[in-house]
Formats: sequence, structure tokens, C-alpha cells
Amino acid sequence: MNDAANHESLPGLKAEARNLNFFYDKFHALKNINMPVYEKKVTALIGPSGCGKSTYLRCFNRMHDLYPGNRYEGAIEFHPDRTNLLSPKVDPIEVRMRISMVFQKPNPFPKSIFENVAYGLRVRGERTRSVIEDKVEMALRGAALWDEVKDRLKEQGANLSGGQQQRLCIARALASDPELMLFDEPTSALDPIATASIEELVSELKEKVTVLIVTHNMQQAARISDFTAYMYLGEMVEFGVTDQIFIKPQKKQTEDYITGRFG
Ligand SMILES: Nc1ncnc2c1ncn2[C@@H]1O[C@H](COP(=O)(O)OP(=O)(O)OP(=O)(O)O)[C@@H](O)[C@H]1O
Repeated sequence: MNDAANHESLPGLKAEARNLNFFYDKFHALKNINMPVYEKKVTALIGPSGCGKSTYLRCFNRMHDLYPGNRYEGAIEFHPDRTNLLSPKVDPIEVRMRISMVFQKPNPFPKSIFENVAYGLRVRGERTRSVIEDKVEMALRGAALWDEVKDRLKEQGANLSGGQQQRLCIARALASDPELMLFDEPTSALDPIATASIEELVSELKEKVTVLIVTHNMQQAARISDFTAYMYLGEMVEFGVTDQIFIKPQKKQTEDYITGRFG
């Protein structure tokens, strides 16, 4: 961790990986990762293809549980209650109520725009129409999509453009008031204009929520994140304040990657 990351003015912790290891059966994909995730900040995960960024991100919402043979060791402590997200005693469904995820390719449900956003609320048992309507509007506003869709809420989500679909997925993720939002390369399937609007949105989201984002794009990490982690071959090589990682990395490996000499 670099000096700035040890600075006393650091924000509060939202989560912390502690000696985290992850195995796809016999393949040791994450090696002893220790990393803080600061509250209401954007943290970017960068590194060459195959270094383990998505694998790490997916530990936070226990997505690996879906496949037998996958195994976690260590902990991801989630604050303020210090729940170990990886404990077998913790229900992954409960985890996913607090931590939502937006994927690389927009994946709206085959439902109306309204129902896409209302879905999580209904699953949680919300039945009051006016509450659902208010929350759907708030989430669509939060995802900077309301003005574009307010007169077409009954249309299928799939009718929207790629960038709008991704904002719909962000609204869906926001509707259930998550504490942490995970983004796995959310702009890689989008054009530059849609990318810019998602980047702006992610930067605004941190007023309400903590964000952890995987990106291939170093400029994107530099533009939108407060903290950056550089990973290589399943290890956390360096973590620190984004400006420092990009301007004055502590490790040569990080510098070689940032400057394009490697990767
Ligand atoms: N389901 C799986 N079973 C076995 N190995 C896997 C599986 N998924 C990923 N891996 C391996 O784990 C390592 C990390 O993969 P991961 O997808 O996390 O990397 P990444 O940094 O997100 O890469 P990219 O930037 O290309 O998406 C790679 O060696 C990959 O081949």
C-alpha cells in the first residue's frame, strides 16, 4: 500500500479483503489478497487480462458459489457490522441484497422498463404500488435515465439503446438501495458517448454508495476512481490513491503496466 493510502484523513472502511484466496477447483486464482474498500469512494481494479480482476469482484457477491469446486479462503469483512461475506454461515442471497452488480454487457430482463427496475423491490416483498413507483422513479433518476424513459415505462427494456440499457441495469441495481455496487467493465460494450455518460454516472453514484469497478481502460480508472488496485497473476501488486498510482507508483511492475511497457 502506498504512503497516501496510509494517510490519516482516509475515509471510513466499507469492506476489507483479508488474506483472501480463491480456487477454481485446483487452480489458485487469487493469492492472499489484502485490500481496503473505502466508503462512498470509487475503487478501480486494473491489470492485464487474466490477472483475476473479475474473479476478485465476484467474491464480493458470492457469485462463485453457483459452481461446485470453487473455494474461498480468508475473509471479506463488510462494514459496519463486520460480517465476513465469505462465511458459509452467511446466506449469499442476503449478501446480494446489500451488494449489487452491473455486468459487462447490459442484461435487462425481458420485461418492461418499469418492471426491470421494480423487480428487486418485488422480490423483497414490497407490494405498495405508490412505494414501488416512487422507488422506480428515484432509481431511474439516479441512473440519469428518467427523462429519456418517463413516457415509455411500459415498453420493453430491450427496446432501449445499449447505453440506455446499461443505465437501466444501473437503475435496477440502485433500486434496492445497495451499500456496495460492483461494476465489471460496464462500458466495454458501449460507444464513446454512452461510455462518457456511464463514467459520469459512476462518479456521481459515490455520493450515495461505495463502488468497486473492474476496467481494462486505464484512462477510465484515472478519470473516475479515487483508489486503484493493480493486480497481476492473482496477486495484489499495489493499492493506493489513484493519482499516486498513476503519477508515482511505488512498484516497478505497476509503473511498467501504467506506462504501457508491459501488458
Ligand atoms: N470458471 C473458471 N474456471 C477456471 N479458471 C477460471 C475460470 N474463470 C476464470 N478462470 C481463470 O482465472 C484467472 C483469472 O481470470 P479473471 O477472469 O478473473 O481475469 P480478469 O483479470 O478479469 O481478465 P479479463 O480482463 O480478461 O476479463 C485466469 O487465469 C482465468 O483463466
